[in-house]
Amino acid sequence: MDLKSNHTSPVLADNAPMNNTRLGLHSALLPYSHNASAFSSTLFLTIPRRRPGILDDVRSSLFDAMKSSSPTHNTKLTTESTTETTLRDSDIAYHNWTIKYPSALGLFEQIADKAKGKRIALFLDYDGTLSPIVDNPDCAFMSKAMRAAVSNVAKYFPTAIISGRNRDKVYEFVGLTELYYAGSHGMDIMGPVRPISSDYKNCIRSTDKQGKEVNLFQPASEFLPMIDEVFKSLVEITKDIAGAKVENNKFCVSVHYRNVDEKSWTTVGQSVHEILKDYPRLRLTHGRKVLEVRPVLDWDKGKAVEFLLESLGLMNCDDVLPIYVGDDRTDEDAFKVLREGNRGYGIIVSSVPKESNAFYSLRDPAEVMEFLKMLVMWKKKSAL
Ligand SMILES: O=P(O)(O)OC[C@H]1O[C@H](O[C@H]2O[C@H](CO)[C@@H](O)[C@H](O)[C@H]2O)[C@H](O)[C@@H](O)[C@@H]1O
Repeated sequence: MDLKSNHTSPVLADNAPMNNTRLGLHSALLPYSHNASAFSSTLFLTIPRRRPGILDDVRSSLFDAMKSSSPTHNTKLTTESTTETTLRDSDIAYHNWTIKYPSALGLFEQIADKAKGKRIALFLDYDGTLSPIVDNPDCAFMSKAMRAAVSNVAKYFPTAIISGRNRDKVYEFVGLTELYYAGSHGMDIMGPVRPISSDYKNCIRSTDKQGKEVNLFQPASEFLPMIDEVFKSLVEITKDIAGAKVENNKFCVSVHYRNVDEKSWTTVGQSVHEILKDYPRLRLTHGRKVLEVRPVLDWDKGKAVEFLLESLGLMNCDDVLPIYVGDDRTDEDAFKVLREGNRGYGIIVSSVPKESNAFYSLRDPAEVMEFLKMLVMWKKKSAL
């Protein structure tokens, strides 16, 4: 991708997304990834632009992309014996997958060994990691037990939540003042006050809800009016699609299709496409039964991790071990940053096998909670 400039302005050149003709769609509608191999190959079909029946191909590719973004176990089979077989098959597949991505609980000792003499910095995704996936995004509440576990772990390790949600909304859900929060997939970061590299030009001093001084970094601030406009258009264009829900996440917009009949998923995708074709500076990523509209910006959760490490004074320190726990495609950018620099560990939360840049895995939020507790126990023990 063509950068207009470096770190100081992470805005990508306007024509960047237009060069891509995969799927024959406006490229803003394409799933975005730095690492194509990490995701389902159905997302990266290359279709010749002019041939008969192209629209059908485009529709089915769009549908495939939407479907593959949230794989589930197929347990809705008709007879008991086929259901059992499918469950057994999926268990075997999961077991084989954990050979590549071992359980962070099972291999906790290995993680603890690597963390010996180091300071752990903890980064957590919210939906699907700290709270289970539910049908209504407004009701993705965190359990009391999970809140206690997060609060406890934050007493021992600097801890940040990096979510695709509006930052205020995540804070509302989590309600812990002792954490750092990044919303809009890392495009809205509230971190500790510290001198920060002049590369981060837009970083300003602000105050949090408790009146405490903080550093506020919003690399996509210039997109705010555009995102508001697109949000309204998306609400309007999807209003007659039963179950569709549009969520304003401040610097990005989520279009949910979890509660839409599968027959209408393509209509959702096409409606988003219809709106986005007038906005070459916006692009689309696929999440768990959600299409996410975001600025064409060289910024993601991986960059947010780097920013937070720097804000915490933990960047480029040999004695720091960052750990990032997340379940979504957008978390892959953070896993990749940690893997590439051999800096730390990504832990993918998934109950189904999927390719990832993470090192370890956890099955679900319940296992995430267990892992957080183990970190605390290990820290207490090693302090004795
Ligand atoms: O980065 P995250 O914190 O994981 O946020 C990603 C998106 O999460 C939310 O949607 C997902 O969770 C919902 C509640 O469980 C579920 O209904 C939806 O189908 C999932 O995609 C959130 O609503 C989105 O705005 C976030 O972008």
